[in-house]
Amino acid sequence: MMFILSEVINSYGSSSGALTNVDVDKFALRLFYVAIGVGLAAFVEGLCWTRTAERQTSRMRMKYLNSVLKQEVSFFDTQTAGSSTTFQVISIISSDANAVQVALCEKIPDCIAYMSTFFFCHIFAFTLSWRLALAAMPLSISFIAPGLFFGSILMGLVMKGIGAYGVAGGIAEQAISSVRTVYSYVGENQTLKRFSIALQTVTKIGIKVGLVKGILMGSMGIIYVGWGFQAWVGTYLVTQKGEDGGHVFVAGFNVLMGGLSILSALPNLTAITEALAATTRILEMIDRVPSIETEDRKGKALSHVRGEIEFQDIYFSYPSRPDSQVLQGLNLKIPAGKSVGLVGGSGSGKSTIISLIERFYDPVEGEILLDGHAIRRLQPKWLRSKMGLVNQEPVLFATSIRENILFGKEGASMDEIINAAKAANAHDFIVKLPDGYETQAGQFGFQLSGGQKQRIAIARALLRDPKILLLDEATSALDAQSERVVQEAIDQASKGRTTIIIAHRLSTIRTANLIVVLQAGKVIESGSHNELMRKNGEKGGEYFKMVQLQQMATQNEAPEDSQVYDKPWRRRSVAPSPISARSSTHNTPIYSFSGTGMSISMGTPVSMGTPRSTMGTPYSFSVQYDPDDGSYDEDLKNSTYPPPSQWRLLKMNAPEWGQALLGCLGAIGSGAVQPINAYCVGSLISVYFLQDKSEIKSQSRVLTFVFIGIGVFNFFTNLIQHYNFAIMGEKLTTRVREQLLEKLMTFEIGWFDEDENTSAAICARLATEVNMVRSLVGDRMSLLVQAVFGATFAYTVGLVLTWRLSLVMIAVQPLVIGSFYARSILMKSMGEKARKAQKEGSQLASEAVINHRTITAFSSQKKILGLFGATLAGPKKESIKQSYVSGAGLFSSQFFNTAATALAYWYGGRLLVLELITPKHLFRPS
Ligand SMILES: Nc1ncnc2c1ncn2[C@@H]1O[C@H](COP(=O)(O)OP(=O)(O)OP(=O)(O)O)[C@@H](O)[C@H]1O
Repeated sequence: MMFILSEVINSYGSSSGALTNVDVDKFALRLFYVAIGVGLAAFVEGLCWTRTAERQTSRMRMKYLNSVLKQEVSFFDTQTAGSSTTFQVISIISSDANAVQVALCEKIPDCIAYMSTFFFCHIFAFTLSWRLALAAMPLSISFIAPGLFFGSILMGLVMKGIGAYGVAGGIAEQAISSVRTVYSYVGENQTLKRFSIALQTVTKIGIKVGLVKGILMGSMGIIYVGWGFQAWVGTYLVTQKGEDGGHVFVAGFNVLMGGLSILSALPNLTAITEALAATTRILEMIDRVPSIETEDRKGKALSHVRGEIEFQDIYFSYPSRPDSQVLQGLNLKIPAGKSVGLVGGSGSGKSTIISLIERFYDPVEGEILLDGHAIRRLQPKWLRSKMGLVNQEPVLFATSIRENILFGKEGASMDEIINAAKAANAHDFIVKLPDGYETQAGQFGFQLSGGQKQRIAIARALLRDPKILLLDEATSALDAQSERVVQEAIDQASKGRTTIIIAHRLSTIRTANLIVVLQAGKVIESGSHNELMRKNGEKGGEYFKMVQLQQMATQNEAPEDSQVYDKPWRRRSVAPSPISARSSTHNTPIYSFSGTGMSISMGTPVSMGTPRSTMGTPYSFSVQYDPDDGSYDEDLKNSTYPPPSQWRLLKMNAPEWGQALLGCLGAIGSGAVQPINAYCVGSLISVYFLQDKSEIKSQSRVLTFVFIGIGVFNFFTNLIQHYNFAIMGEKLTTRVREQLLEKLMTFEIGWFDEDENTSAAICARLATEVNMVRSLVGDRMSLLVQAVFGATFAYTVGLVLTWRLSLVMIAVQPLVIGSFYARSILMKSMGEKARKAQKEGSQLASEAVINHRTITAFSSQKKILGLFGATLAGPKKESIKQSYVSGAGLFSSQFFNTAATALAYWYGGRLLVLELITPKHLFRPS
């Protein structure tokens, strides 16, 4: 295209009546062919990259989740400051995987395209005028230096900002997820204060980001200085060396375009680097070998299990808290086929015993034996298949009741499922449900009662006909009525199996063959109920005291007490588990991370005009402002609350009116830079074709100084614009976040129990939606002022200089802009659909991670992966459509852009032939 353009400029510029309509048609047609070629290449690019990106990331997501679910339980206990493992896993599976997908379908192809532009531009430049190319190259490449330097500072700051918000977000997340504790200790103010302090750092960094962005954008003005330098060298070459004005000009233009394309590749490089970091995180997990591997086949699998369990001198501390010893020399023998009740104060180590039997953890010292075999030497999957675990808070997945029971035993028949349900006292109520066994548990508004869920969980445990039944406070969360039914189910289920029961209410283990009393990780008493009650010559021991205490409590405080213990969360809220507490399925958090969402709108909002798209305005370099385009959450769209008016949003930013004013002035300046530059560049071409050499010299000298002036002006306008809008945006974001959390902290507990108000959903809102508010105010204002003023200025100049050509070019603008816009709208709506479908996957993954113990206990990793794979099918289908849209969109944007250039030179040529305009008129406004 550049070759053709140089010819065009030569013939148009030097045309002194020699130009004919035939020449004009010939050039225009050539440019039109180039437009078709560019469009077709862009189509293939869009199609192929989008397809491959989707396939790769789907596979990554699957492998990642597979690996996460394979990890040992202790992996999930470790929490880094401010964010839980669940949070990390979900953010990796959604935003990291998205970053990789975006890099593959957009950034890498763009980067390759820019590189090739750089390469070819320089080849052409050297071919057309090697002297100019050589002279202009250092300066054209030198403007990459500030881009690189400030770009890396900017990236560093953005990452720091994300980290800083992570701390603030962590504070909010902790407060919201344990809102009961916060309320009960009246800790709202303290939380808000901590949140506010953490946000201050975010604000400071955000303002710095604006400042550096301004310097970065401003320093790009070196390109204008580059034009000045070229004007000087070019004049010398044209006047002293007799070079063609067109060749000299296009060579210089190419060198600058080459430099610009490298610069444009930079934001892509940072996105690619980020994607690489994301890939590293994903691969790190994929390659992580768990310390206890579920699928490990090295161990033994016993042919027959009796169910005798023995703890020999067990010392244990959780890997996440190695200093606090939970079990201290525990010795315990649980006879085969008997029921054993574990009792003891809170934190005495009861649940830990169950975790060790399940081999969620290995003891630090000592050995646990099953029928005389150390469980370390048994295959974990086989070992767990012999056990059935029922927890206090039953975990049901968002699938049918049948599928939920099937977690117990992969591939069990319907008869087996029904038998298990009958044995768990669950069959009768299941068949009465709207869809019987196919009823969805926990989704679509249908919810089961605690007792029903508990019985399904028991049915799941019984489906595998376990030799060992582990019941960890299986009835303590229930009311008296449900408890009775569940207790019956348990009594029935425990027959003929080794059953370990942890019960808060001592009455429920009264009939156990053996009762073991624990204190500080040691057995202090054991025996049957009667034996323990008669201990110390009828005076009784610890157990006796506990029974008496509980009896007294029941008599004295029956109503309140039962109320308290009927609500599992109340009891939990007093002594919150170190592990993320809320694990009920219907409250599964719906995460809505988006790549841009997490980046606190500091992503790479500034992008250079692509060389590919700059063809239409060949003599300017376009600076597009691309504010964070985080999409609205579906929930937000469905909200019945009316969208806030722009005025109300503006009012929220009112204290920063001074900054807004300054920012707008900067934006007006930035908007004016391009048209002025385009005018000067156009003038430069016509200067090259002047006949009088001294006239060329004097005019180009003036232009040189004007170009330098534009560079300096550009620096200050950008600085003023970005810095001030950053202050405005950051202050608003902080204000909204603080107010939002403050308001949230006044809501009743019930509100937090609603499905859409999970801590994760609220935190996502705090992080992403608040950013949208900022985009709606500051970013939008900055962009609008710059674009509207720039366009008005450019059109006015164009119309004044050559109204005919300008009118034609303005008329085709909607087509060029529309093709870009339509593509982005289409891609966005398809991306929205894919995101929605992906959300389902993220929801499932978050359920899986929260409930990883159940999955590990039932070795249901494969089942979860199957369900997860099914959720990826939707996005896959969408992505195939998306790839065509992307291809077609790229085609039209590239085609129309280049075709518009062809049209400009065709019509301009015709006007030249008719002598309605001079070359000067043609080049200046185009
Ligand atoms: N995953 C974990 N990581 C670190 N520490 C833990 C973990 N789980 C439990 N602990 C700690 O280990 C100790 C024993 O906990 P465990 O859950 O076994 O007690 P418990 O007797 O079952 O208590 P409760 O009746 O309150 O459930 C407690 O101090 C607890 O805080």
